[in-house]
Amino acid sequence: RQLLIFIPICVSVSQAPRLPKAGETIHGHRFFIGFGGKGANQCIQAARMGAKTAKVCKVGRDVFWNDYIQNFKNNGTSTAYVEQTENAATGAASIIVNDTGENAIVIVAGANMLLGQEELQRALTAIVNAKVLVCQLEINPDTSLQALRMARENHGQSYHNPAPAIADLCSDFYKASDVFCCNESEAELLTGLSVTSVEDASQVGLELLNKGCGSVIVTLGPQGCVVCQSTNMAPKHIPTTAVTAADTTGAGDSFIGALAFYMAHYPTMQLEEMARRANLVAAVSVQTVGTQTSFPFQKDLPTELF
Ligand SMILES: Nc1ncnc2c1ncn2[C@@H]1O[C@H](COP(=O)(O)OP(=O)(O)OP(=O)(O)O)[C@@H](O)[C@H]1O
Repeated sequence: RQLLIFIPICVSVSQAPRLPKAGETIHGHRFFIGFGGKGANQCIQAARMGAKTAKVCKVGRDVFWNDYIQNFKNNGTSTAYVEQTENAATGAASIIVNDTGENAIVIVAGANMLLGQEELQRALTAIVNAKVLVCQLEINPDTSLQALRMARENHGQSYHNPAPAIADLCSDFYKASDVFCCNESEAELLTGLSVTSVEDASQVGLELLNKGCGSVIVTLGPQGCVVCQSTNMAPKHIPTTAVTAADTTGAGDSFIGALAFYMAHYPTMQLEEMARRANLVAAVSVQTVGTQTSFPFQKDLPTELF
């Protein structure tokens, strides 16, 4: 029941009264380092729910990698397919957040961009034996596409999260994954249609089915998500429970990690039911501040979700 997911990014956050201007030095009031990348977050949410997970990725030989790998181990994720390189730094996101919550972010993909065909071949056994493979776009898209194809050829379930969104996504991505899961802004960029309502999400879901997807999930924040399947062209809105959100950062990753867990553990469950449960897991995550720190463990969730 393995999930293989890519992308390590070390996240450094500086909180300051305001964002500095070019050339300016200012004092901030808090600094911390976290671990992210969409794939890493999704992997950790799935692991916390009880999935056996492994990560295929590349990190630099620098001050970050040891803590980064330890974080995976602490969350019960296999690091057997994490490779190191001397030729680039571990992927990093430097974030400055001001007192009104605005931010400025620089992401340096670094070693992530050196993950390619050779590394996939070295992880071949794991990729082809995985029940579920989850890919995103924070590495070279060709590498993600290749991994999706490897899973497809070996009858594994795969799903793709086209994030961060790119407008000219290779059309092969739509056909290469069993489930294509995106948020409103990603759906907009991919289809050119604006998404502000459940009806809009249903429309873009159908549009993505037309592009070749087998199943599409469009997440809609507090409105839950819309599920569209080529086997039943009627889009289905799956609402979620109303909660008081403290921080929605990473809600999409919590949703996708939970969905991957359900795909691996309950292969006969209807996709709509998996999405309903993933909504409820993500709703727990938004009630606590932070990204990975807000992701619930199985013990924190109602037993009906298992
Ligand atoms: N305010 C909220 N209340 C309840 N559930 C929420 C809320 N915000 C998000 N969710 C849950 O999280 C899922 C993903 O949220 P969203 O569509 O905002 O993803 P996202 O934009 O990719 O998130 P992010 O980029 O912040 O990680 C939703 O489908 C829903 O289940």
